[in-house]
Parts: sequence; structure tokens; C-alpha cells
Amino acid sequence: MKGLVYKSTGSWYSVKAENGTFYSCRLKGRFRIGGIKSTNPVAVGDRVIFEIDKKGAEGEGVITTIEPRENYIIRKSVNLSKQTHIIAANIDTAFLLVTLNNPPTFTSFIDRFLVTAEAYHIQAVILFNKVDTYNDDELLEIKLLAALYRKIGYECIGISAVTGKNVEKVKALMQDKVSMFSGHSGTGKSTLVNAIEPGLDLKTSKISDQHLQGQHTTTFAEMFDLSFGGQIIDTPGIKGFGLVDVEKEELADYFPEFFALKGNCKFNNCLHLEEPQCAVKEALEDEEIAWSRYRSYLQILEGEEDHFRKDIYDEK
Ligand SMILES: Nc1nc2c(ncn2[C@@H]2O[C@H](COP(=O)(O)OP(=O)(O)OP(=O)(O)O)[C@@H](O)[C@H]2O)c(=O)[nH]1
Ligand SMILES: [Zn+2]
Repeated sequence: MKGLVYKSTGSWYSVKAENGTFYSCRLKGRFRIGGIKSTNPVAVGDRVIFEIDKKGAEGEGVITTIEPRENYIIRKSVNLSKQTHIIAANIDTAFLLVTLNNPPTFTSFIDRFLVTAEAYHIQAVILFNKVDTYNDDELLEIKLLAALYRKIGYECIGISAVTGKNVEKVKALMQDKVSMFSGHSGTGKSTLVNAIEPGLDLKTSKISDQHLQGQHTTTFAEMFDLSFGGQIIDTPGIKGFGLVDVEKEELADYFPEFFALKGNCKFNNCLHLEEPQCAVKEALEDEEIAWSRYRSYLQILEGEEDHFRKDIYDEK
């Protein structure tokens, strides 16, 4: 039978069959061996094939095959074994909740999120939440930010999880898709999820304490059905989805507006730093590319949050 993995608790998987019945499944023995570097070969969101376990209790099954993944998000193991933990697979859309203040969300954070989504091949949508709280100046700032990211190709929606403004638009994007939500603590993830699906009490935000995050607490992702079709993946204890290791040479490929110009740079391995005839830097000078994006690029390239090459391009 075909099924979708909703929950994993170590050795047991909660799998929903196409007819809507849930089965408790184990893995067929051979999955545990055979070159898989991940600590968990099957993850939430995986599409699997399983057989009913005739020897087991009622409702038990054995997973025999994992269907190829469209994408997956990982967390590196805390020890040095170089093992990775697959948090979830086959995610259609990652929503990022952004607030201007209360709490502030900086463009560097937004850009890191977008780079990660690009690297994972997950569609990213930016939700500017709490529009009910902003004055005209702040609303203008949101408008400019949204314009910046729309120009690159990202969908942006101004919403209010409290008044319900544009929540229907978010629901429409989620319908029949697998979604996840990220954003700083306090940006309104729980409030929004509640507005979207009342009664769904996700744990995503419950473990926002830095200490708990750092600990090797075993937190498991879980998938929930949406009443209007589609699923949401809750990732307790995992803020955003971290930044995957990206090679210096490929980082610019995850900035779509840089990638589009790559072919026009003199050097095909141009890092858009100090190389001559760099199309990205020319576009930057012409303000076709946002300075904030370039700054984020430099920050990530250097691997340091609060340090960027002011010597090359200072803020205007
Ligand atoms: N005015 C206003 N307040 C909001 C809105 N969305 C959320 N809030 C408030 O912002 C605060 C934080 O919202 P939460 O939903 O708890 O935020 P969260 O992202 O889940 O935060 P963590 O649980 O810490 O990760 C709460 O007091 C909400 O009532 C909004 O659209 N407008
Ligand atoms: Zn270049």
C-alpha cells in the first residue's frame, strides 16, 4: 500500500494510507543498513510503500520502499559522526513570518532563509505579519521590502493573524500542499496557524528557548492535515531551517537575481567580489540589485553574522 509518513518516533512511523487509515509501521530490516548516512532513513513527509504486518498487532505495517524525495531538510548531528538527521521531506512551501519591530526581522535573516529554501528547492513565501499594528511610515517600509522581494520572484503578502487580513490568501497557497512556518519568536506563527486551522496546537514555537534548542533533545517533526486540504509540518525545537552548507562558489546561485546575471560576468567563476567586469556589481551600481541583498551575500560568504566587507561597499 502507498502511504504518507506523518510522524516518526525513532523506530515506529505513523503512516497514513491512501484510504485515510493510519498504520504504525516499522522499517523492513534492510533499511537499517546500506550506505545511508542519515540517522533516520525515513522522515516525516516521506511517501512510502508498506505492507500490513500479518504477524503484528492490528494496524501495524512494514515499510518496504521510500519513494524518491522532491526535497528534504536536514539537521547535522551534534556529534562528529558526520551523520545528518532528516527533519522532513517533500515540503512544498516554506512560509517566513516577518515583522518590522516587535520583534525586528532583519533582511540578513530573510536572505539567509531564502538562500536555504533555494538550496533545498523549497518554494519560499514571505508573510509580513502584524500589518494592523503599523503606522504609515512602517507600512511604506513593508511595501518597499515586499517590492524588493517580489522583484526577485518571491511571493509576499501583508497579513494580520489577529484581524484575519489576507489569511484567506495564505490558506489558498496552502491548499493541497505541504507547508511549514518559520520566523523569529513572537512574529505570530502560533497565532497564524490558529487563524488558519483553529484547534491545531503546534509545538513549533513552544521550544523557543535557546538552551533547549542547543540541547540534544529528541524532538520529532510531525505532519497534520488541514481541514481544507493539505498538510502542515510542525518542527518543534527547530527554528527556521538553519543554513545548509553551501560552497562559496555556489552561494550566488541561490540569490536568483545574481544567478540570472552570472552569464554576463567576465569570469564564469566570478564570486562578484573584486573581479573586473562583474555583471552583479554593475547591476548593484545601477540599483537593479538591492544593496541589502549584496550585503547578505557577503555576510554569508564570510560566514559571519555581524561582519561584512564595508571596505568594498558601504551602506549608502
Ligand atoms: N497586533 C497583532 N498581534 C499579533 C499578530 N500576530 C501575532 N500577534 C501577537 O504577537 C504575539 C506573539 O505571537 P505568537 O503567535 O505567539 O508568535 P510565535 O511566532 O508563535 O512566537 P513563539 O511562540 O515565541 O515562537 C502574541 O501576543 C500575538 O497575539 C498580528 O497580526 N497582529
Ligand atoms: Zn560577477
